[in-house]
Amino acid sequence: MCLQECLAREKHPSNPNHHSRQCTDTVYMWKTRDVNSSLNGYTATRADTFQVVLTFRREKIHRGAFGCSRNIFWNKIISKLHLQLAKDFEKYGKIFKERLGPSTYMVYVSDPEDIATVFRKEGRYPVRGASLPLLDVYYKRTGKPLSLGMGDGKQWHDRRTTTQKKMLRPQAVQLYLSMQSQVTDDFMAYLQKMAEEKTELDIQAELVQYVMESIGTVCFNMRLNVLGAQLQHDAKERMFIQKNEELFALLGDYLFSLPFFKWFPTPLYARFEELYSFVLQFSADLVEKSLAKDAELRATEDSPQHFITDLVKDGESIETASDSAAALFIAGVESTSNSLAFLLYNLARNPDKQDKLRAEVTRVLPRDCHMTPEHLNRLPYMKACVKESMRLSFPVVLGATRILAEDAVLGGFLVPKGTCVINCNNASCLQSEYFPNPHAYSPERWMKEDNVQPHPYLLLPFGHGPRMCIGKRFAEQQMYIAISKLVQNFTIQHTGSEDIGITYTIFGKPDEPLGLTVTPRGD
Ligand code: HEM
Repeated sequence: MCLQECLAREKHPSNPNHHSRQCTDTVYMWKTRDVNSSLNGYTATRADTFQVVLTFRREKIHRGAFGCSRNIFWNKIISKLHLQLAKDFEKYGKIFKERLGPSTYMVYVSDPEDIATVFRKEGRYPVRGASLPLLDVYYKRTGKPLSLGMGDGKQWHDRRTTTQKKMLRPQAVQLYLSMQSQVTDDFMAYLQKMAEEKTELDIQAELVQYVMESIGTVCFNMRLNVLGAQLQHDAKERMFIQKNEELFALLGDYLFSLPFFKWFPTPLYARFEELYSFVLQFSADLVEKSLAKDAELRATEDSPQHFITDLVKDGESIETASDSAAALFIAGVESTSNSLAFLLYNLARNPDKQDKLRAEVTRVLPRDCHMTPEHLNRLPYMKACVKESMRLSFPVVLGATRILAEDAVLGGFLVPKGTCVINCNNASCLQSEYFPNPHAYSPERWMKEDNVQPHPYLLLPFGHGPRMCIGKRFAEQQMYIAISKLVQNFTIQHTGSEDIGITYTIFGKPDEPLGLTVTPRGD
């Protein structure tokens, strides 16, 4: 029985059909310890039920017109949703439910044991539940085949299977290490040159171009030549960066909004379609160039490594493989560049940690040497620095969401299958119960020598399980190389305002310019 039906009965206990079986169903929403006592006669009071936790603000909004007026304000709420969630957890405890529509609820959890349970109950083909409605409508309207990471069930699974072999297996990702290292070395040389010329740089903007170059090199096996380029206003590359950023902002804004655009093409939808068509076309042009270059290379080389043609060799059609490369490029740039920016910021604000990291890198990685898998294996503090930055500046607005494939006991409540549960790692990551002094940047928390290791389900910036982020290893590898080389060659300093917050679209980004400088090291 679905949650909506349970709730309908809960609302109408006088319903003549409301006999013991229905009671059993109804108590789904009751604390499990109350189940037996409430079975015979539905005795528990409402106060005993699954915490009723709508704040006045929420109550008012949720119970507004059609019971879902909160959706109208979603785009106002999302940017600081993490702060609201933190308050909610403080007020209601580690689990609460929230009305999404007239009879639809979402459940929010922050206890790592509950988060682990949700992943155990996600089923073979996990469904996120919080889809991206603008994208859904786009694909429905255009009739195009769904892109990588979209759709559900076997269709999603089949689409993802081949691609993830090239992306999630550590050995597969290591093949791209030398490409990413080369781009990183070029970035270092560029920063050095700019410093010598005393040119002031907007480090955040440079990071976006660097990540774009690096992910582009992996996806298309060719240089995009955006690294350090002075991009004119009307340069396509610059437009890609701007439009891609706006695209993700719109996707976030309309995650749970009232989807008027489903019924008629609103101006918002028109804007979305314009942005998405642009970034798709930009990526498709790169695919075309990449394939032409690959054909040339194949005439002279035995089997050059090439992301798209390698996927084709593994059984994907050329259209699907090309779409995968484009989708990864689009998803990868915005997400990784923001996480990297926060990592630099956190290290700049904590010079002692930066020095400690530098000492480790200096011990392991000779100055003019490309990063290898062996180097990466010997840099535990560097990995801890990355983790800790993602804890402090959680990179996505909602942790992984899942529709329960089975009933699950969460926080002592029996929550029925079919319920959308939001794993709020962004809240659990900042709770003092799990992380003493939670607002301090302390990579040592993640070091093995520290006796108490955090619960493994507390920090899941890339989600978890079969539906986890397909680009996780790429993104991590990207950040590992970048930060190692940066601290080895530069001192990163923070000159901006004291406490920079995070603002969310789909991804988190600094809510004001970070104010970072990098100064070459003489040693
Ligand atoms: C710091 C960088 C990144 C973060 C924090 C991040 C985070 C996430 C999260 C939380 C999910 C949902 C996972 C789940 O539901 O369990 C996801 C999905 C996804 N990510 Fe990432 N991501 C990052 C980088 C990348 C990169 C570099 C790529 C591509 C190269 C990428 C491609 C995707 C795709 C295609 C999906 C959908 C997967 C599916 O549903 O099958 N991401 N990402």
